[in-house]
Amino acid sequence: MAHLTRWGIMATGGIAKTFVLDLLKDPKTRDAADVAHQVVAVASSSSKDRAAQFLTDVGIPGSCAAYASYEELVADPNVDVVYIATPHSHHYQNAMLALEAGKNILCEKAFTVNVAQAKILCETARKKNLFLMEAVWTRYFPLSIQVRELIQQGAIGEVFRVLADTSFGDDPETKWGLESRMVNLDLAGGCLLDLGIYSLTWIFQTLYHTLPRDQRKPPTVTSQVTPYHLTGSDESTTVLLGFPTSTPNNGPHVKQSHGVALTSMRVGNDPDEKGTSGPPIRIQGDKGEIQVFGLPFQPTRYRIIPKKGLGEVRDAEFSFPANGRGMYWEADEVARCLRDGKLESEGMPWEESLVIMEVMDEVRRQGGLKYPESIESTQYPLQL
Ligand SMILES: NC(=O)C1=CN([C@@H]2O[C@H](COP(=O)(O)OP(=O)(O)OC[C@H]3O[C@@H](n4cnc5c(N)ncnc54)[C@H](OP(=O)(O)O)[C@@H]3O)[C@@H](O)[C@H]2O)C=CC1
Ligand SMILES: O=C1OC[C@@H](O)[C@H](O)[C@H]1O
Repeated sequence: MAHLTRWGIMATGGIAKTFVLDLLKDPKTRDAADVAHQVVAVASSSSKDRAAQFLTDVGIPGSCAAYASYEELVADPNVDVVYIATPHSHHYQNAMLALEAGKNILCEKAFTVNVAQAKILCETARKKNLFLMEAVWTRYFPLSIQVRELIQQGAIGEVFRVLADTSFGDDPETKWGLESRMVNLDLAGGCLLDLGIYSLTWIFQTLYHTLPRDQRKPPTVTSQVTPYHLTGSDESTTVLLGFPTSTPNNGPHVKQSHGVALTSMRVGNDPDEKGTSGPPIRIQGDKGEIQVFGLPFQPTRYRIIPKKGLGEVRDAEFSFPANGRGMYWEADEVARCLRDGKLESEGMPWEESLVIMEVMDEVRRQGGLKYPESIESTQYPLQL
C-alpha cells in the first residue's frame, strides 16, 4: 500500500504554489506507486484570507485547513511534515518554530543564511528525532541520479573539472528593483544564495557526493563578488573550488579537481534562451565529458562525449510526467524517508548542506557581503 504523507505548507508565495501543484499530481504517473501525498494545511503570515485564496487558486481537493499564522500550522496534529517556502532570511526562525513543535521539515534552499544557523537546525532535528532536509530538488531528478551513477561507474574516467553556470541576464534594476526578495539584503537576497547554490549543487553532486563518505573533503574557496549597486546584495558571483582527490595510492603525486561555479543576475548563461551558448554544466573527466542542458535547476537532457576513440556520443532526454515541474521527486524522497524512519536524506545529507553553507559563508567573507545582524543571528526566537 502507498505510504501517505500529510503536508503542511508554510507561506503562500510563488514556489509554495508550484510545489503544491506538483504534490497534487498522481504519483503513479511517475512510477511512484509506493507513496501518496495530501496537503492538509496551508498557512499565511499575512492573513487567513490569503491562505484560503491559495487553496482556491491551487485547487486542493478535500478538506485542508487555512491558517493565519505559522504557529497554528505547526500546532496542527494532522501535519506530518512542514514545507517551508519563505525567503532565505526566515528559514532559520521558521524551521526552529516547526522543530520545537515536533514537526518534520522540508526547507527551501538556501537552507539558512549561514552555517551557524544550519548547524543548530541539524542538531535540533537530531535531538528531537525529526526529519530535516534542504529542498535542493534538482538532486532528485532522474537525470541527476543518472549523471551521478555514470560518474561512479567511471563513464568519463576520473572527474577533474566541473563548470556550472546559473545566470539570468536580466536588467536587475528593472526586473528586481530595490524590494524584491531577489535583491533585498533584509531577506538575504542576491544571486549566490538564490541561484549560485545550483551551480554549487552541480559541483558538489559530481565532485563530492559521488565519493564514498569517508573520502569527501571540503574544498578550498576563492571567489569574486560584485555587489548590486542599489541594495548591496550580490548581482554576480564567481567561485573557484579546489577538491583534494584523496585516493590513498596517490603517493607524492597530488591531484585536485576544480569546480567553477558562476552565477549572475546581469549576464545570462543562455542569453537568447535557445541554448545557443551551449551547456550550462560541463563535467570533465580524463576519459570524456558529460554536458547537461536546460535550466541548471531544472535540466532536461545530458550528453556524454567519450574521449576520441573511446566510444560514441550519446544523448539522454528527460520528460516531466503529468506536466509537472519536477518538484515531486524530492517530495517522494521525503515521503520515503518518513516511512523508513530516517532523519535525513542520502541525496542531500546534513553534512553536505553544512559544507555548502560553509562555502557560501567563505565567499561572502571574501567579498565583504554581510546581511543584517538580525537575520545572521542564531538567537531563537529573535528578540527584535
Ligand atoms: N526550488 C525552486 O525552484 C525555487 C525555490 N525558491 C525558494 O523558495 C523560497 C521562497 O521563494 P518564492 O516563493 O519565490 O518567494 P515569494 O516572495 O514568492 O514568497 C515568499 C512567501 O514567504 C512569506 N513570507 C513570510 N515572511 C515574509 C517576508 N518578510 N517577506 C516576504 N515574504 C514573506 C509570504 O507568504 P505568506 O504571506 O503567505 O506568509 C510570501 O508569499 C526561497 O527560499 C527561494 O530561494 C524560489 C523559487 C524557486
Ligand atoms: O530556486 C530557484 O529556482 C528558480 C529561480 O527562478 C528562482 O529565482 C530560484 O529561487
